[in-house]
Amino acid sequence: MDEQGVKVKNPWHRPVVIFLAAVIIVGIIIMVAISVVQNKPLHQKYKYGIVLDAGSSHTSVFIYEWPAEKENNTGMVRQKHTCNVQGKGISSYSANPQGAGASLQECMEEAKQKIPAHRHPETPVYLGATAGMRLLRMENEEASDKVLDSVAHSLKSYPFSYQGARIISGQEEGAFGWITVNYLSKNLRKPTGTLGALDLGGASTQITFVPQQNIESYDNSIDFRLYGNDYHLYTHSFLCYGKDQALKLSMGKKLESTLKADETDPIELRDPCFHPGYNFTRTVPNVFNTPCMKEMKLANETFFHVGLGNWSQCQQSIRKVFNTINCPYSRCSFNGVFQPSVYGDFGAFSAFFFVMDFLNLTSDTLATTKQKLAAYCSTPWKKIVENHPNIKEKYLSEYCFSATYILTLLEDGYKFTSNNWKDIRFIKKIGDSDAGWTLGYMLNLTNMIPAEAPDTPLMPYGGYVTFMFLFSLLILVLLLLVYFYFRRSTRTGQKDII
Ligand SMILES: Nc1ncnc2c1ncn2[C@@H]1O[C@H](COP(=O)(O)OP(=O)(O)O)[C@@H](O)[C@H]1O
Ligand SMILES: [Ca+2]
Repeated sequence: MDEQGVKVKNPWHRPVVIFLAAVIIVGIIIMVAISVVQNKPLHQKYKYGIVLDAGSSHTSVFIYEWPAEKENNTGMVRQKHTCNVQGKGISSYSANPQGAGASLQECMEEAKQKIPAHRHPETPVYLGATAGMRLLRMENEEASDKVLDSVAHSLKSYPFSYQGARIISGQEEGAFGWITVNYLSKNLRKPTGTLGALDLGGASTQITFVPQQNIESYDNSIDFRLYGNDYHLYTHSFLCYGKDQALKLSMGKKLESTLKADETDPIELRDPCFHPGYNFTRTVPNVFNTPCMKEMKLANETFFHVGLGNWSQCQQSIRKVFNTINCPYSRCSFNGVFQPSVYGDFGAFSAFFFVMDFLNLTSDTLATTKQKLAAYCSTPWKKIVENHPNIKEKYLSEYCFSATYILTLLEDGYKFTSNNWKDIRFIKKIGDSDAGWTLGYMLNLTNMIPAEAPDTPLMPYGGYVTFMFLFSLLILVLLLLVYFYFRRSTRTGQKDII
């Protein structure tokens, strides 16, 4: 056959094919480029941070983790692990400061196991102490310094990057709790409203929210710029109004009036906030051993604490610990503290949650909550113990008082009403992470919440998926077109040969 005479048509020489091929190549390049920008880095590296919450009643160790490349995006940090330190809070070690540092050992060893060893040297560790240590510092500054030295010494002995152990202020505690709940519920980069934060501890309680009214007192105002938005927050921390200190305040007042009325021995404190049939012997100094009250000199060292189980009388007695007479501002919560009207939704956590969750009171109206609580408080102590054999007796005996205190604080103190009661959400966690001040504290100290909004991905994830799908479909259609075109040209070529 004379090959010279045969003219085989090469389909690659046709302009249509060249055009289609070019479109396909450009398409593939665009797709690869977009997916690289969108998904970088392809292999996530995690970073870690440790915060110790040295509360008045106990210490918890929180380990956080986040993808290294996305640390400035909201909601990327999650709680990887928590460990509860055995025993009481660090402020209880005032007579034996060494014990405070030693108490952290088990949980810190656990942290070493949970965090990959090659990350240890760059993992920051912070300890923040709250109201228990604020009270100890008021009482005995030398003792509180020794306790802090002891925990600092202990934390420095681990392979992490020690960043400090200090007593945080009430404002910090309130503000970082607010940052935590809003970071976790991803409110910070949306134009929608923020979530107020209500934190009830053993020794202090905090309220923090974005008010609608002007803040009249400088001490209660905090300004933030986060992700390009300005926030003007109201915050207040009431020292001595955590539920354990409030119980002491309330019992102290009752003891005083009992003694005024009757100086007989033995003293019997008839307490409407404890269940009928409850009868424990307590010591007087155990009630007054706090800088929250003036010490009371008593000949009788012990008294009988006798339960009456009467909710409304209990509320009457709790109201006496709130001073609502003096207010130097246009409006106050109590004790002469300025507070604008509560506004928006609130997350109520820590003991607000523990108590209301135990009593199944997290989703009722205010009226039903009161009814149920009245029935609970009047239940005989014997029955309560029978129904809850596995709950610590100290907690169990105090739920009636604690819940009545919570209702009184929220209604008479902060001025929540039956209308906005539903705006309070009793929460423990948001997603995987506990609501509390620790996450906000770490985000702030590691500069993980920038003042200005960081770069956003090229397009939202949904848009990205749709785009990639349609583009792939287009390329498939083009490929098919090229294929059929080739087949036709080859056939015509073959005909030409024949
Ligand atoms: N399961 C529970 N039931 C009732 N109360 C609880 C429970 N767990 C913790 N608490 C209480 O929650 C409070 C936590 O306060 P804490 O953070 O230690 O103090 P503060 O924040 O004032 O320094 C304490 O009063 C503690 O007794
Ligand atoms: Ca706390």
